[in-house]
Amino acid sequence: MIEISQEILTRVIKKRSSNTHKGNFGRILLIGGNENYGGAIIMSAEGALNSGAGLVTVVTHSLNAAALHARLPEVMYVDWRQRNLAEIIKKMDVIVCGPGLGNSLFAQNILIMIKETITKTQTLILDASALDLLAQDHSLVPSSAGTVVLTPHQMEWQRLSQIHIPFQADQANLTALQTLFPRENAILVLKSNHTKIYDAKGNVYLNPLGNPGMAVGGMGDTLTGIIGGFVAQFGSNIDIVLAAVYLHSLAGDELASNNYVVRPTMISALLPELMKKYAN
Ligand SMILES: NC(=O)C1=CN([C@@H]2O[C@H](COP(=O)(O)OP(=O)(O)OC[C@H]3O[C@@H](n4cnc5c(N)ncnc54)[C@H](O)[C@@H]3O)[C@@H](O)[C@H]2O)[C@@H](O)CC1
Ligand SMILES: Nc1ncnc2c1ncn2[C@@H]1O[C@H](COP(=O)(O)OP(=O)(O)O)[C@@H](O)[C@H]1O
Ligand SMILES: [Mg+2]
Repeated sequence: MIEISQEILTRVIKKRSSNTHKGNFGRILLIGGNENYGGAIIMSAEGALNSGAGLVTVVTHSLNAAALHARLPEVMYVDWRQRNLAEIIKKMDVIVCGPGLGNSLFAQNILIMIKETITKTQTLILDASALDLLAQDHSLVPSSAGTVVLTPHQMEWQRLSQIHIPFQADQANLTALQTLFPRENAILVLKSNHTKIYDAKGNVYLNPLGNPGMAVGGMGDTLTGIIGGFVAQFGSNIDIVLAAVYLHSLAGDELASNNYVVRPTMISALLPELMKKYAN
């Protein structure tokens, strides 16, 4: 097992050259936010935007449009009942699906559509409800994506892998990941107070940072957005995911040094400053 360190940030976060534009930092689509969980997809979009994604679009229930635009005017909105979702997906570099999605039949159909549409040039990040839908029906596992990043907390991983929380040891987790994704294109971010990251080649990484002030709803939704923002602009490999996980916890630790509770939106607010500090 490899413990990740600050070095991953300087390796991944690049100083921006003058001759660039938004098109160089990736197009990301975030799908989620039902009638009750609009905040989840808004926090995820905030993580993607503040970590530097070039163009951020949210596909969500129409009830969330006003709140999304009021909080994040930089982000584009698409009603999730729009018919041409598949056409929109095709134009994206990164697709995030799950925060606040819910597990309705409608949500299930969105996953089916993603599975039928996504191609190997795209990265798919699955979180929260999307993972629970996969757990209910393994045939929804998208086999044609370039890279698939799964970001379950321990309970979501229990549902998906059938490994109960006390038995989520590295070898068992790797075997379950390889069984779910035999094509070696998957990365598992297993979130807990000591988050571990697994790739389908058998590598295991430990995130040494994070603190209990971060135990607040929306913290994982924010992480998913940050991973998406990093993949959109820096590329799709294990180092990029490791850097995003590390940065999320580093921000949490900095904030916890003088705050009892760390709100997920406080993490997103700190990202531009932290990224400036570590850019190389
Ligand atoms: N503001 C919002 O709109 C929010 C919406 N959320 C959405 O709510 C839906 C359900 O997700 P939840 O995760 O709340 O519900 P889950 O039922 O999937 O999991 C939460 C429960 O799992 C257990 N658990 C065990 N180990 C854990 C660990 N290491 N980390 C976290 N939980 C652990 C805890 O008992 C916890 O109550 C998802 O779609 C999610 O995106 C949540 O993200 C919370 C914030
Ligand atoms: N005690 C803790 N120590 C370190 N990190 C924590 C702690 N509690 C929660 N976190 C982090 O907060 C995030 C919680 O994710 P998740 O449970 O999916 O939240 P949500 O779905 O509410 O957004 C994970 O990144 C996890 O590592
Ligand atoms: Mg979550």
